[in-house]
Amino acid sequence: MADLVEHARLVEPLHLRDLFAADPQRFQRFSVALDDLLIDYSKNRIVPQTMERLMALARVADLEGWRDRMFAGEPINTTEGRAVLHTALRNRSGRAVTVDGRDVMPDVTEVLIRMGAFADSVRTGAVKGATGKAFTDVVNIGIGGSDLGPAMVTLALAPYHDGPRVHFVSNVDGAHIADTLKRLDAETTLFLVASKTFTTLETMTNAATARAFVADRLGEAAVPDHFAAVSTAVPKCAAFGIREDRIFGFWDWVGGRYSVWSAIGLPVAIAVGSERFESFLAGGHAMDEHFRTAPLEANLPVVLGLLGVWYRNVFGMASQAVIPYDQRLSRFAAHLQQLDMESNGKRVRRDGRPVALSTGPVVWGEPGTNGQHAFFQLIHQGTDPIPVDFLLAAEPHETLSDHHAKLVANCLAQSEALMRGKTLDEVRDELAAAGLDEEAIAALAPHKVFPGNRPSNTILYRKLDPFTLGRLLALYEHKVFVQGVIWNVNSFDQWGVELGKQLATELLPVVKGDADPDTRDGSTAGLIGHFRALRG
Ligand SMILES: O=P(O)(O)OC[C@H]1O[C@H](O)[C@H](O)[C@@H](O)[C@@H]1O
Repeated sequence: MADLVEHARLVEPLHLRDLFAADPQRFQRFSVALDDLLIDYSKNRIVPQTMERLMALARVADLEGWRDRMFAGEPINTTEGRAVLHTALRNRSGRAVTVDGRDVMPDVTEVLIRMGAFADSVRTGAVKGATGKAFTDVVNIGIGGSDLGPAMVTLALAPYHDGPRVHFVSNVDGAHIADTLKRLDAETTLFLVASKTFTTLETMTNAATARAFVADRLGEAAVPDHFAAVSTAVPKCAAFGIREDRIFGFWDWVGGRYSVWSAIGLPVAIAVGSERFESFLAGGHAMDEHFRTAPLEANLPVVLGLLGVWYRNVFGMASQAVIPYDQRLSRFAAHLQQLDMESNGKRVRRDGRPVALSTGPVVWGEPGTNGQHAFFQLIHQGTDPIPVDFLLAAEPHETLSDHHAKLVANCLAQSEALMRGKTLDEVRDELAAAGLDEEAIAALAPHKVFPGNRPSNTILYRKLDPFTLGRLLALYEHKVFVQGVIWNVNSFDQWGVELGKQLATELLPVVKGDADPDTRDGSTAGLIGHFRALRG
C-alpha cells in the first residue's frame, strides 16, 4: 500500500480532462467487458501504472488463492467455521462442489427442482388455497438477506412478471404487515416465511400475525394450505405448522446476503417462473466463471474492487454511490448496502487484530435521473468527492418515443460533467456572453465553477433481463470479495448486528412495563420514562 500512496503523489496533480486530451486510446485502455457487459473505467483518476500497482497489490494479498479457496468450498468464513458457496447455488457447469468431502450439488439441484415445480404450480393455479381458489397474491415475510435480494430482483424483473402479485413484508413495525394485509383476501393469499435461522424477531412476529390473519378468516385448519417456508432450520419450520412438502431448505454455507440464489429466491420464481429464475442463476454463473478464470487485468470484479480500494485507502473517500439509470434497479443500492456494508464493515482482520487500513465505504444510491434533481449538487460541487458507478441498459423494455434516448443522454452527461468540470475561465466566458458586467461576473463565477476530476465507472449492458441481472449482482458480490481480501477481513460474518439484538431482548420487558428501567443508562431510562408518560 505504501508504494500506492507514493504513486498517488504523481497522479493527484493530474486532471482527467488533460489525461483524456493526451491519450486518444484512454477508453480502450481502461475498459473491460464480458460479452455485452462493459465497464468503462476510463473516467477514474488513474494512469496505466496505477492499475499495474493495484494488480500487484491484489497478487501480494493472494487474491487468486483466496478466490480459489472460496470456490473450492474451504471454510474461509473462519469465525463461523463455514464454507462460502453461494456460487454452488448457480453452478451450471456440472462440476462437483465439495464441502467436508461431500458433493453439495445433488442437494442444490433437488431443492431447485422442488422450488421451481412449486413456483410453477402456484403460477398455474394447480396449488390452491384451503377454499379451492388459486393464489392471486404472495407475501414474502423475511428481513435482511431474506428480503432485500428477492425484493430487488422481483422489481428489477417487472417486465417478466406474469405470475401472482408479490408483496414483501420485513419491518417489525406493525404498519408494514397491516398496510399489506388490508389489501389482501386470505382465501387467495399465500405466505412465504423466509428466514435462514427461523428465529429472527421481525420475521417470527410478522409470521405469527399472518398466521392469525389466515386462522381468523379461514379457520385454523386452513393454515397449512396458505404457508410455505424457506430456511436452513427445517425442524423449526415444521414446528411452525408448515407442511413438509412446502419447506424449502438451504445450507449454512449460504450467507443471508448471498441467499437470493437459493430457495430464498422463491418469490422471484413465483413472479417470473422457474425458467427465468434459472436464467438469472445462469447469469450469476457466467460472472463466476469469468471471475474464476479471467486474468486479473481483464477481470471485471477485480477491476471494480481495486478501484474502490484506490479511492478508499489512498484518497480517503468514505462513500460510494451506485446510480442505476434503470428505474427497475431502484432497490439495487439498498441490496448492495447489505451486501457490501455487512460484508466489509469490519474493524479487525481475519486474525482478530485491528485492521491497518480503512475498510468498507458507505454505499448508497438512487436511480437516475431522479438523483440529479436531489443530491447530485453535492457530488458535483461538494467538498468531498464521491466515486460513482453508473449503470445503464442500451435497450429499454418500453418503446415509448424518446424516453430512453433522454435517459442515456442524461447518464452520459453526468459522468462527463463529473470528469470535465467547468473552469473559472469557461464560466467567465459564458457569463460575459450572456451580457453580465464584470462586477456581476466576479460575484457569480465562483459559484458556477465545477472542479471536475471526479471519478466514475459506467457499466453498460444490452438489456436488464434475468441473465444480465444475475451477472450484475454476481459482479458486485465478487467486487466485495476482492476488497475483503485486500483488507484481510472476514467478509462473511456479521457479528456487528448482534449487540443491538441482545439489548432489544433485554429492553422488551422494560418497554412493556414488566421490568424496571433504572438499571439502564440515563438516556435510555429517560427515554423510557418519557415514552411511558406519552402512552399515559
Ligand atoms: O434470514 P434470517 O435468519 O431471518 O436473517 C435475516 C438477516 O438478519 C440478520 O440480523 C443478519 O444481519 C442478516 O445477515 C440476515 O440476512
